[in-house]
Amino acid sequence: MAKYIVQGGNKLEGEIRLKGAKNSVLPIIAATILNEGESVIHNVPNISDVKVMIDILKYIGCYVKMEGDTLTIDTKNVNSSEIPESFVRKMRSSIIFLGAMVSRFGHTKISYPGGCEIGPRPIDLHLKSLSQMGVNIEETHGYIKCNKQHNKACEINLDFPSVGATENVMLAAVKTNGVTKIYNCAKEPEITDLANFLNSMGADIKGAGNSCIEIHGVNKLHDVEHRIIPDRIAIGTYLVAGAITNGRIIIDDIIPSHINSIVSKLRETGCEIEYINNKVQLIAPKTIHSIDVIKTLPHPGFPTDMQAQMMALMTLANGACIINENIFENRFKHCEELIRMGANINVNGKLAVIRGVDKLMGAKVESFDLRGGAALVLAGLAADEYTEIDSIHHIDRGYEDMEKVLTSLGANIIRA
Ligand SMILES: CC(=O)N[C@H]1[C@@H](OP(=O)(O)OP(=O)(O)OC[C@H]2O[C@@H](n3ccc(=O)[nH]c3=O)[C@H](O)[C@@H]2O)O[C@H](CO)[C@@H](O)[C@@H]1O
Ligand SMILES: C=C(OP(=O)(O)O)C(=O)O
Repeated sequence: MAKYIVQGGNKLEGEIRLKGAKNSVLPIIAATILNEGESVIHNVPNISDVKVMIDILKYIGCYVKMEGDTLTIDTKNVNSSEIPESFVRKMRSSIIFLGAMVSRFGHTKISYPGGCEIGPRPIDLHLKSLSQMGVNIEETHGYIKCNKQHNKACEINLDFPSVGATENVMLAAVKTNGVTKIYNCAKEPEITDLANFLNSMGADIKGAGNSCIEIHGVNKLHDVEHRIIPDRIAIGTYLVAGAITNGRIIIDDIIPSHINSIVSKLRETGCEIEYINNKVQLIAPKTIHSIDVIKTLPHPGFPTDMQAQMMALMTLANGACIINENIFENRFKHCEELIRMGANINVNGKLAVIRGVDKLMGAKVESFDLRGGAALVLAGLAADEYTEIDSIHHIDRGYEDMEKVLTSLGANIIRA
């Protein structure tokens, strides 16, 4: 299995530009099956999760072409509404096809997704909402079978503002007669991007980005062209790379309101951060100040997808930090690996206490999940000598050519 070898100690300096957001492009790719026509999507990251989505589209009969960062998908000839286990195992978020398939065909059969590296990830809210929308759901032999019984709108109150459940309801409701309302929906920027994509396709969705979304049913959709929003989590990850190496970096193509919660925490560490047009510049302090508390919350709170990377930074801060992980039950697997590198971390349930140390030591560590893996690379950039990070296929799920981006900033990192 592929690994990264990082020689720590280089200050990262320079300017980078990253591709679009993984968490936008994945539901948008699923949404392309709604219009029975062509979708052209720009700013698509070349990551393994996108490749799995493309494989699923091809499996169900779509024409797909990727040229540079532009993905063209024609869904006219889709001939299957079934997604087998092999795909869902590779990528849990393929569950987003539930809403898309129900919208296109009124029925689907998708393998049940298990938990994943960050803990159990139930889909009860997805299924409860679809069932309130008139979809009959049968769970048999590890598969979920959905059959739409009627085409009438309804009001959904989510018990938790789940990103995936909000997306599935939006997709399923696009062609439903009347106005479907989702209360307590997710407000993440990727929800707004999906709504914008669907609206450009002819849907009528209002309120995305707020806690109530209204989907006014339409009869007809058409071809669409769309650019994916910048990846706020990849941007945050590379900002931390600048901070942890006492560096100075500029990232082009950012949307300030999407990264405010990350930037405000990085400012607490003493980093000077400025927005210049659509770029962000970070100048790291000599000593990283510790942050008292980092609480992960739904947007606009601090994102769980940046928790591990901030923890890596806190291992070298000048004091103690409490991280409170409120979104996922088991998103602390990176702690043990950071401890192997000399970090001082105590985990108790949803809380991790990180006491800053003077230095980290290069070690052999394993990436167990996407962001945990990124955190280990960040720690390796600042550690003494060599860090070997195993199982980097997790990192490849969400970061395009991480080693090339870091090398362009002066890091010493190779893929082996
Ligand atoms: C592809 C994608 O966009 N992934 C993101 C999405 O995942 P995802 O859409 O899976 O995350 P959710 O917002 O649904 O999950 C948030 C919390 O709700 C719980 N829950 C969710 C659904 C459900 O039916 N029942 C239930 O209990 C989950 O277990 C978790 O504890 O949002 C997460 C939270 O911002 C991010 O970390 C992921 O990167
Ligand atoms: C948890 C993540 O993604 P996914 O929902 O695709 O597993 C992530 O992007 O950090």
